[in-house]
Amino acid sequence: MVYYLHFLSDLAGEIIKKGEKLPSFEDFIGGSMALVGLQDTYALNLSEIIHGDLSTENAVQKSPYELSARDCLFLGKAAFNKGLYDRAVGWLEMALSRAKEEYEDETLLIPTATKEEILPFLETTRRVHDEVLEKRGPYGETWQTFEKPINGKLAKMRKYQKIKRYQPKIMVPLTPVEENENFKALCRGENLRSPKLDAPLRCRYLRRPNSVSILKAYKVEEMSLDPYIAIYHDFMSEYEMGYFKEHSTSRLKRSLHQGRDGRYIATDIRTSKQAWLNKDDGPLIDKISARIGDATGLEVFPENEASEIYQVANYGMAGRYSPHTDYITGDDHLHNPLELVRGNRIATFMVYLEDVPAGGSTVFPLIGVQVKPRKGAAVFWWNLRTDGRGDPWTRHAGCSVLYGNKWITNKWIRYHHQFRRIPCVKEPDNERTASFQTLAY
Ligand SMILES: O=C(O)CCC(=O)C(=O)O
Ligand SMILES: [Fe+2]
Repeated sequence: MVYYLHFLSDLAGEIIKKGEKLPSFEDFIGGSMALVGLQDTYALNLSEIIHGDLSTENAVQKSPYELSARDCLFLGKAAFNKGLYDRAVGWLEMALSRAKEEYEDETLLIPTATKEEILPFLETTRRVHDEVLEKRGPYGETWQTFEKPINGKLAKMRKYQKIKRYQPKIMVPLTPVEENENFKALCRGENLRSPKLDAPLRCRYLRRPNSVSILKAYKVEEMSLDPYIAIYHDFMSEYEMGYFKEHSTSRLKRSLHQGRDGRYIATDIRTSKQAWLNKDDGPLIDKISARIGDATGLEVFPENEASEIYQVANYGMAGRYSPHTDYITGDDHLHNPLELVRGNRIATFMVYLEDVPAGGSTVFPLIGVQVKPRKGAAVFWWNLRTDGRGDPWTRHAGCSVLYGNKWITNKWIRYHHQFRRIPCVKEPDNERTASFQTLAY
């Protein structure tokens, strides 16, 4: 006899089997919100998800879990509460068709939800959807709808013939909502850059006189010239990546960030765990730092002054990091003596310590750059302009992990210790000449 697996209750069952604590109601809500978010970001096909198929254009993934009518109903409510009215309609319609299947399935003793239970929610959601679209338009910071009302009569109205959902654009200032749409489009793997913009980008072998590269030359692939972003392929070996992960695993703690009142809090801006590694973790740490210095031409020693110690981050399923800059903004840090010695974060050197089976790209929504995580590869970019100001075009984000796990390590390189490496640069005459671009090579 076939029973439908109830995604959420099965998950609880697995946890009991493993002897772990039961998820709290908050975990349950958090998990549903995360699943709704994943479906939205990756525009996953609902009729595939319910059978555990999490495939995207980039990767094919199959989960052993199926979603029942009740699960879909629950997820429809979660989408509604998140203001994703279009997605809520989708989940509730799926709940309805799933309920019909379950009703007709003779091997199933009791359907998990009935048409009578689902229909009122679906009707309310359709009505609220149309009201929101009518009053507030198809998207905003806290909501989204389809382009047209669901009600056929309303949909024919003239004003809806012109309304369009946002079409991603790059290299122009964006509102937070538009930036978020670019973020999602890039996570899905959509190409937002023109061939003209990509034409000058090069791949090359970079040889250094005293090279400490594992391959004797660095394989550099440029992703953007301004701001300058490049990938160093095969930067770390399997053994080195394993070492970083093993030494951080037992120390991982939920990532926090500073809230408005200055206190550190955990929110869904950044859903990862992190740990810090320094030279007390063994000679390999300095060896990798020396390699980063060699590859970028930048000063990384003394550690924690010229560059920060390594931050290792681990994202589980649906783990993500919203758009942000790595350079420090505001002036709180100017009261900290160490920060005064170090200066701001001139550059980021971030290494992927693991392949991610699906999702988890690093994206730069304002300039349309997407980097897919490939184990051993490092992404380098300048966060500051030559005069030390932060470059807001470097805003970037970590896409939700759709399947599996994501491991990265960050090395943030600081401004002040670079005085011998970067010759004095004259006052920039315009924004373009203020970019560091090729200085490191
Ligand atoms: O996870 C990513 O791809 C980006 C991480 C990041 O931006 C950070 O840790 O500052
Ligand atoms: Fe970052």
